[in-house]
Amino acid sequence: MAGALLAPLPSAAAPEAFLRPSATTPALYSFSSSSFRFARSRSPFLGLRLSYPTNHWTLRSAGRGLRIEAAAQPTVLVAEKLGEAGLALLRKFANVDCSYNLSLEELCAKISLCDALIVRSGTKVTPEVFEASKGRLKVVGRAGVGIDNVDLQAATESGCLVVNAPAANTVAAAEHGIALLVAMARNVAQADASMKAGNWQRNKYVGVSLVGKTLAVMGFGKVGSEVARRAKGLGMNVIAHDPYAPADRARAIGVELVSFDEAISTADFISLHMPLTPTTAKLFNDETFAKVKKGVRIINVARGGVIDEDALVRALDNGTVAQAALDVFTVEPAPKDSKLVMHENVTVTPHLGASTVEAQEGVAVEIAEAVIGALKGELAATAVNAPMVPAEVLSELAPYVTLAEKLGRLAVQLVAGGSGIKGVKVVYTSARDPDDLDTRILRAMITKGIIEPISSVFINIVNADYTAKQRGLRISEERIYRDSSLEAPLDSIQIHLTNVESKFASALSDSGDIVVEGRVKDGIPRLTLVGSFSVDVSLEGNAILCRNVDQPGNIGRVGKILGEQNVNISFMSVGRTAPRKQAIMAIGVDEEPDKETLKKIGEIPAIKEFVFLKL
Ligand SMILES: NC(=O)C1=CN([C@@H]2O[C@H](COP(=O)(O)OP(=O)(O)OC[C@H]3O[C@@H](n4cnc5c(N)ncnc54)[C@H](O)[C@@H]3O)[C@@H](O)[C@H]2O)C=CC1
Ligand SMILES: O=C(O)C(=O)COP(=O)(O)O
Repeated sequence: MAGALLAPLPSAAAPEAFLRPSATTPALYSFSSSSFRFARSRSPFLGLRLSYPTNHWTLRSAGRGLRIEAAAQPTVLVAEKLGEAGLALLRKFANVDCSYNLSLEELCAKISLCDALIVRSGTKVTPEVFEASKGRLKVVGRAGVGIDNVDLQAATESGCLVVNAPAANTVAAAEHGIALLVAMARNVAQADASMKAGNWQRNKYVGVSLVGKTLAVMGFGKVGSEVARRAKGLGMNVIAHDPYAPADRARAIGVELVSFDEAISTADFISLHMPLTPTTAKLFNDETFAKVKKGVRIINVARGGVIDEDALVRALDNGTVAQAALDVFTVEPAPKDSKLVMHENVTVTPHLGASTVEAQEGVAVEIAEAVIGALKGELAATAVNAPMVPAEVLSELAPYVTLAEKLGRLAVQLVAGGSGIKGVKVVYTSARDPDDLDTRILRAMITKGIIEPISSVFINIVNADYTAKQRGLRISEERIYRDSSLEAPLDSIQIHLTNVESKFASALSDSGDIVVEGRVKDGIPRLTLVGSFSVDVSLEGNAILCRNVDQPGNIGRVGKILGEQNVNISFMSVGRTAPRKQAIMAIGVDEEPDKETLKKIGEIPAIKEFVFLKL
């Protein structure tokens, strides 16, 4: 995270006033400034283009000048209470701003100075927040499971990764569900309040037994299955409804998966454990309550919005639902005059499901690691709005990721001005089984390569597919099996831009598509085909592609023109159809030749067309 650049000594009146010799190295000075911005290099996956205000500069003497080394650190805003272990990890890597209970306005005011935001369920991360971040916010970390408080669409549109901590609070939530189940059945909270009010009401608080009763677990995921396991230990008969849960996982803990209607009509207790989504919103409504077994008891540690709260009050009032135990509410904090909260047959807790010491330390570490990884440009395993790709697959694909982006960038530079790109066909040649080759990242990087040079949109793995769709860019993928080494994931990547005109006609295939192909050789991405011409060019720096008549002297003429302008040639490759016929010459150059130099190259009689490309 440290960068360096050569700069003159700042022209402040008295540099000594803010330059202090380091205690250890006399030639080392440091000073602070909040105005200096340091641009970090870009990561291939998240395409981070972060600009950090740095707090710490170090000036080192470097020859006759001074070298400013900026220890650039990202800034992480922690907007809700987070366990110390997670904060400690974050502080090692970033400037950490813990500011709790921010209003939306305060959050929006801060966010443009932050690279990451960490929240729990109490902060609404709305489209306004992403807009206010002006593209700087790269990661939102949800220190918990439910991400219904984060606007995923807005995050994706702005290329902001959302990660959560899906595992560390499972047991805490399940234990809280069981705590509510038991407390409700035996009126623990009501009896406690009554006694504290000076009463001794043994007859009023007669409860119901759990043993032999049927519990319907709605949502058989991580929390739901842990609740089921524990309820079985209490001697309950457990059934579950979850349209997406595998039956064998349920069978393994002795739970039968049933339909929604069967679950709600046979259960004595219903425990909710599904996420809040457009499909589950108000899933428990008047119609649902009309189908339940009279006197059912309901526990909700999932999300308040899954229940139509007014309908639940009605069902409690008419005895359809005997009792409810709720940890979560449609609006949180729940309004003080909420009929549901005040109902005598309702037991409530203020969203405490994940609030154990252990769970909070666990989610804090889980989210800190995910956010740090994401800020480093790694793809997080807990990404909510981007492909989750295992680390070993990522490392294997790394050179192909670079190849994919560079090929996209190159292909788009071959398009004639004014000719819009609509269709892109990507052909992967590989010896691997299609199931063994995840191309989502490659597709995203090709999209990045194609769109970024021709727009102001900043594209990364998060928003690539969305942006392509928005721009009407259709990307189709094809795999060709090639009997080659299984060691490399891919043999080649070919990009076809269909139905476009090219400013370099030789890049067009027989079918009229711009075609470029690349391969990775010794870990280095190389361009291996342009149109129907084979070349072999390292995809680095800049290149001039020329189509010329294959005859002696061309290389020398081009070399001379470039040499006269002090443009250094890094490589040269020639591909031809047949001796003395058409040839493609690819010349790598370290510097960008000026227009006059390029014009002179174009005037060489044997050169029929040429194009300058930034690789
Ligand atoms: N009260 C609290 O403090 C806590 C609440 N939670 C909430 O609990 C819920 C579950 O969390 P996890 O088990 O970790 O998530 P999970 O993703 O492991 O499980 C959710 C399950 O719900 C199922 N599901 C989705 N739509 C459904 C539908 N229409 N009907 C039935 N099942 C459906 C899914 O297939 C999945 O198996 C989440 O909403 C989460 O936010 C989680 C932790 C703490
Ligand atoms: O993880 C979840 O989904 C929770 O509901 C926990 O919420 P919290 O982090 O305690 O605000």
